[in-house]
Amino acid sequence: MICVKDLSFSRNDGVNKQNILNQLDLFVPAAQHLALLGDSGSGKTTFLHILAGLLQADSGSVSINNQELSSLNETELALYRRKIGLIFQHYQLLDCLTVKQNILFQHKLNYPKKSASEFDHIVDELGLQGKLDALPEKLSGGEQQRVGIARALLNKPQIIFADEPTGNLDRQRSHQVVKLLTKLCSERKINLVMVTHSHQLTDYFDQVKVLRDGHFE
Ligand SMILES: Nc1ncnc2c1ncn2[C@@H]1O[C@H](COP(=O)(O)OP(=O)(O)OP(=O)(O)O)[C@@H](O)[C@H]1O
Repeated sequence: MICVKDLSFSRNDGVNKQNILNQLDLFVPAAQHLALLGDSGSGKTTFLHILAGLLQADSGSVSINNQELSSLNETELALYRRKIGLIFQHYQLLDCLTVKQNILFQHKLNYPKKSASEFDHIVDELGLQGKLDALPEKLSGGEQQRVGIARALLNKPQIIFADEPTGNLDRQRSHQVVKLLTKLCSERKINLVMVTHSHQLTDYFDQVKVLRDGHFE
C-alpha cells in the first residue's frame, strides 16, 4: 500500500530553486498497479525515486505499507530498499555476467545464506530457460528486460518500481513485457508503480496518474 500526502520536492543548484513536485497526494491500495504518465521532465523519475527511498522529499509524507519513509534511519532505509524491486529502461544488467548470474546477483548480495527458492519457477514463467548461460549482449531488448524482471521478482519484493521498462522496445514487445509484468505482480500480490510514456499500456493498470507541472492532473 502506498500513501502519499502533500509531497513536495525541489532542486537547488545554489543559485536557482526549481520546484519539481508540488503537494502531491496519492493512494494505491495493496497489490494494485499504478501507471505514471507525464511529459518529459515532468518529474516521473524523481517521484519514483522518492517512493523507492533513493531521494528525500522536502515536505509531506510517504508511507509504504504503513511505514513512513522519512522516519527511517540509513540502516532502516537500506532494509526497506531490499524489499523493493527496481526495473529500469536500460535494463542495468552486468555485461560480464551470464543471464543466470545477473538474475541471482542482487539476491546473493541481499541474502548470501538463503537459496533462491523461486529461481526455476521465475525463469520458467519468463521463458528464459534456454538463455541462462548467455551473456546479456546476445539477448534481444525484450529478453533483457525479462531478465531485469526476473532479477526484481527473485527478491520477493513487496513493491516493484519500474521506470520506463518498455522505453527501448517496439510496440508489440512493450505489450508483451507489460502484460507479463502485471500478471506476475498480480499473482504475487505485489504493488507495481510503472512510469511510461505510452497511454496504450495503461489498460493493464488499476490506476493511472498523469504528472503535469509538478501536479497530478
Ligand atoms: N540530478 C539532477 N539534477 C538537477 N536537476 C535534475 C536532476 N534530475 C532531474 N532533474 C530535473 O528535474 C526535472 C524532473 O526530472 P525527471 O527525470 O524526474 O523527469 P521525467 O518526467 O522522469 O522525465 P523523462 O520522461 O524525460 O525521463 C527535470 O526538469 C530535470 O531536468
